[in-house]
Order: sequence, then C-alpha cells, then structure tokens
Amino acid sequence: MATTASGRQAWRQLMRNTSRGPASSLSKPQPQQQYRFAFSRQVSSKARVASGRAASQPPSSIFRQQQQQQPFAQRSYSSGSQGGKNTPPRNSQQVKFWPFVVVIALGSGGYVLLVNRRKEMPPTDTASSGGSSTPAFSPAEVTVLFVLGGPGAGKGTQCSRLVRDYHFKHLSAGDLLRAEQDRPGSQYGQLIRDCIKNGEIVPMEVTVALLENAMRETIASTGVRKFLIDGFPRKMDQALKFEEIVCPARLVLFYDCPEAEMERRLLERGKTSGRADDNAESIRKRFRTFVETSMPVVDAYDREGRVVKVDATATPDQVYAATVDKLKKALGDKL
Ligand SMILES: Nc1ncnc2c1ncn2[C@@H]1O[C@H](COP(=O)(O)OP(=O)(O)O)[C@@H](O)[C@H]1O
Ligand SMILES: O=c1ccn([C@@H]2O[C@H](COP(=O)(O)OP(=O)(O)O)[C@@H](O)[C@H]2O)c(=O)[nH]1
Repeated sequence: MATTASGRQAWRQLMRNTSRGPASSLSKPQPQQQYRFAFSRQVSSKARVASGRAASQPPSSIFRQQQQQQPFAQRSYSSGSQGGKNTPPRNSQQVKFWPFVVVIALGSGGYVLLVNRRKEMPPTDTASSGGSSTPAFSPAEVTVLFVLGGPGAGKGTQCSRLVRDYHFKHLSAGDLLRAEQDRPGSQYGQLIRDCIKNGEIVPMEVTVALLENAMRETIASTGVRKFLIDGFPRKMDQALKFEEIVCPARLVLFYDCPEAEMERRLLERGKTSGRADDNAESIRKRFRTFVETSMPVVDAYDREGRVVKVDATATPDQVYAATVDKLKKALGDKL
C-alpha cells in the first residue's frame, strides 16, 4: 500500500485525538473518511519496501480502462458538434471567451491556494526523519516486554505474578480493546467487537494508540516505567509500528503450550469469563490466526535473539518459577 500524505495526516489526527482524551481510550470520534484513511496506511519500513514494488507497477486495470475510454468519449462529443444535415452552421461571433477566462482564473487561484496550504502542512514522517520516526519512549528509560503465546497459554496468569513481585505495569492489549469496545461513543466499538468474536486482529492503529496512551498515563500517574505488554504484537505490522513510534521492546516472553491444553483451559475459562470469544467456534478461529499471523512475529523476534521461551504446560507455580529464572538471566537488574 502506498504511504500517502493524507494517510500520514490521518494517522497524526488519530494520535492527536487519542492523546488528548482520557487515558487508554480513543476519545474523539472521527469522520468515517479519516478512519478509512488511517487504516489504509502502512507505515512500517518493511511494508514500505514491500509496497515499493506495487507502486512501480502499471496503473490498475480500472485506471487503464479509463485511459483507453477517453478517446471514445472525445469522439462521441465531437461527433455531435460536427453536426448532421440539420445542424446550423456555427457562427464564430457567437463564441464567447469570458467563460474560458473565468475558468482559467479560478484554476490558477485554486492552484495557488493549494500550494500555500501544502507549505503550511507539518513535515511528513519520511520527510522529517528519512523514513523512520523517533519512538516516544527511549528503551534506556522504559522497559517493554512483549508477552506472547497462544490464546489460553497463561499469559495473563503469569503477568499478574510478575506485577506482584517485580512491579511491572501489566497492559493487556485484549483488555484495552475490550474497554474501548464498551466505551460509550467509541467509533471503533463495533469493529473491535467483530474482530474479537472472529478471532481476527484489530487494525494496528487502534491498538498501538491505546497502548501508547496507557503507557503515558501510567508513567504520569505512577512513575512506573516497566511494562508487560500482554497479547501484543500479534501481527508483524503491529510490532514494527510499535517499535518505530512507541518504544523498542527489550524482549519477547513467549509461553509455549499445545493447542489441546489451551483449548481445555479456554473452555474452562469460558464458564465464568463472560468473554464473547471463549467458545469453541471463536477458539478455533483464534488458533488459526495465532498460527498463521502471530507465530511469524515470535519467529522474527527469535531470529533476532530476543525471545525468552517458557514451557507453559506445567502448573502456574512451576511456569512462574521458570519465567523468573529465565528473565533474571536475560534482564539482570532490569527485572
Ligand atoms: N499453567 C496453567 N495450568 C493450568 N491452567 C492455567 C495455567 N495458566 C493459566 N491457566 C488457566 O487457563 C486459563 C487461561 O489463562 P490466561 O492467563 O487467561 O491465558 P491467556 O492470557 O494466555 O489467554 C485461565 O482460566 C487460567 O486460570
Ligand atoms: O493486539 C491485539 C490483541 C488482541 N486483539 C484481539 O483481542 C482478542 C483477545 O485477545 P486477548 O489477548 O485478550 O486474549 P487471548 O486470545 O490471548 O486469550 C484477540 O483474539 C484479537 O481479536 C487484537 O486484535 N490485537
């Protein structure tokens, strides 16, 4: 997808609106048009590389069709003016020039206005920083651990314990999305509801904005600067975007659990969780999304040596002991 100036603007608009509103929420409903722009924008550097190929390809077949149709359209116009037998001869004195003058004047005025407006626009991401923006938080001051694993692997269970013993702030992407979904007046409520029910991933702009807001709010209100970001990133674009504009992650804590065990846990959790996606059908879809879309993210971090993998099949206490042991080795005094 091409990175358009209007797309970048829409992203900025989204971020401005979200950072103004109450923490952890996307506060200001926006016009539908901007919303679509925001989602069409792919800003990650990898996405840009990928889209470069598409951009250099010839115009779409629809565009080509329009180009080809133009001569026909012109012919049909001219055939009318050439006139049939009954067409009176054209009197050159009847031709009026003032409409042309008005059109040219309006066109020139519009162009000048456009140029001046363009000058007032803030520089785009790529123009200002050669293709990448500075993250909001420096990894020297803020520690971010992504906590990943299949649905029901035990991410939330382990995060609660780490919060208790090591004073992390636990930010569950799923919880933030569910809160936004239920927030009266949220423009994204229905979209989030549909994605969660179908085990699909909510467009990254929404989730990244919610997480950034929650981090800002946490730092401002508690001073805590260590974050467990649970259930995120589930897709490569989220990972790239978050690390580009929010904060590079220190590592990924990955809970490895077989599907049969995760399914058993989720069906058990579903008896009391009240979650719309803790049912057999949604669980199946979530597993598929996890394998097809989220595991490649874990694999990518693994190739960079940034994954701490923990076997999640044992009891919660045993899994926690293994977690602490491995995190101490990986983080030292940052734990
Ligand atoms: N190690 C474990 N063994 C058995 N059940 C577990 C274990 N860890 C978590 N659970 C249970 O499994 C369910 C899913 O755990 P949860 O932490 O909510 O998973 P996730 O956040 O990965 O979706 C919960 O009901 C939880 O109590
Ligand atoms: O970054 C995220 C995190 C979660 N979700 C959605 O929220 C659902 C529930 O995620 P959560 O982490 O709460 O639960 P889990 O599936 O790990 O049990 C997922 O299936 C997705 O539909 C999402 O779209 N983006």
